[in-house]
Amino acid sequence: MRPVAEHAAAVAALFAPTATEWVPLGEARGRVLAQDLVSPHPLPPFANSAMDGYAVRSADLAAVSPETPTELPVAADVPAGRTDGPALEAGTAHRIMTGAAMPVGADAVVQVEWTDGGTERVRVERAVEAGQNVRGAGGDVTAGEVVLEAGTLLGPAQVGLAAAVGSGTLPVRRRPRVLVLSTGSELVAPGEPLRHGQIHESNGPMLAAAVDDAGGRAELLRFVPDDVEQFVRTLDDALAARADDPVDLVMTSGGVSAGAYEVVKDAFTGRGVTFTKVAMQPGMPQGLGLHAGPAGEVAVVTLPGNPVSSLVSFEVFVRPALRAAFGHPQPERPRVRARLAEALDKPAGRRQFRRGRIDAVAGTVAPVGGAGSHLLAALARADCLIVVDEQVTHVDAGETAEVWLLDG
Ligand SMILES: Nc1nc2c(c(=O)[nH]1)N[C@H]1C(S)=C(S)[C@@H](COP(=O)(O)OP(=O)(O)OC[C@H]3O[C@@H](n4cnc5c(N)ncnc54)[C@H](O)[C@@H]3O)O[C@H]1N2
Ligand code: MOO
Ligand SMILES: [Mg+2]
Repeated sequence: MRPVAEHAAAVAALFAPTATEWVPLGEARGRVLAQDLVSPHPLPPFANSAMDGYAVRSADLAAVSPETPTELPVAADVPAGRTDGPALEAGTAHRIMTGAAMPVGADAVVQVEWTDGGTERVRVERAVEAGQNVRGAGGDVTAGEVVLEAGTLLGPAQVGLAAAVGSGTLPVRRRPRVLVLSTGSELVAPGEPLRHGQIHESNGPMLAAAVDDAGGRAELLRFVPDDVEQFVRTLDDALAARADDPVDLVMTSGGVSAGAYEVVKDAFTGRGVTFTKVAMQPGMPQGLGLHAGPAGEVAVVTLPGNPVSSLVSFEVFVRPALRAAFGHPQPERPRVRARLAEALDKPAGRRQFRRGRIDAVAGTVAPVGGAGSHLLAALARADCLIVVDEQVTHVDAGETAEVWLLDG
């Protein structure tokens, strides 16, 4: 059987780094910046008041105290946004609001609480030092400074900073586009009634959600029965329809094992896709390669049909490769070690990915459900994968294991 790492490297090699596209700021969250972002101007762009109060010359108030207050004429009113504020004459004050530009000639702001709040004249009860309550131009960012480096993952703060330096659009790495196609004659769309022998199609919606969650762009095709001709036609029609915005990956589920109706295997064998057994559980039967579709060659990964097998295979092989393709700074799930809350047994020869729940405070992890690759409810309750190596057959409670955090 093929080692997990070897298959992971082969899946990663299917992806080319994605190109750059420009997106409006509102679509930038979760994307990776493609070029350094340089601020064309300083931040703050101009010296401004940090308080609602009165702009003054600190020297005019040197002798002021609560016992010896002074009164200054209020010569101007400077709300935030005023662009034509006059200069401050010695011995006067300007009423000023937070964020308003400091008048030329003023070097400090007396907050309104230290005054009587007057509009014609203002009584000031305390002295201020030069620079007090003034936010200097460029105190945050200087003109020409790189504020965000290429490769930065854009979260709320980064989007805010980009807006603050005046960027309405940003160059980001394109999200890999993934077509998801499930197979199985037993499948019925969720929402439709089941007959005995049928199940609802769950891999497609699950894998499409996993692609989007990883930062890719999923398109879920209508699942097909175990019919080679219908499978190939559905796939090629979908690829032809997307010829001008090519697909980065076709990801199928089901039809790759040892049975009599292995539609994916039958359709792709001898046509660029190779099928292997990987030394892992779940997720043993895997396939990958290049399909000569109507719009050119397209990368293909075929995941096993058992629901837990398909999502675990996605986690182990596709997710890190997909994220690396668009330059995500953290392609892999965070990995920690935790003490097992109960003992685990497994067969030798395959690396096991058991579903678990972690208690980060206690540093322990508890298996959720058994090893069966149909146990979707247990997967949905899990927040981590417990990784037990190929050669290990038993882990005692209290021993540590590698854990992949699925929420990270
Ligand atoms: N004789 C052998 N049988 C099996 C072997 C083997 O080595 N020899 N391997 C087992 C392992 S391990 C796995 S994993 C599965 C993989 O099978 P396939 O990829 O061919 O998947 P299917 O047979 O089509 O389906 C398996 C299972 O999953 C359900 N399924 C499939 N698609 C969906 C879907 N879209 N939504 C929900 N559930 C789905 C399907 O009904 C089956 O129960 O093969 C083992 N067998
Ligand atoms: O390897 Mo299969 O993926 O166990 O269920
Ligand atoms: Mg099937």
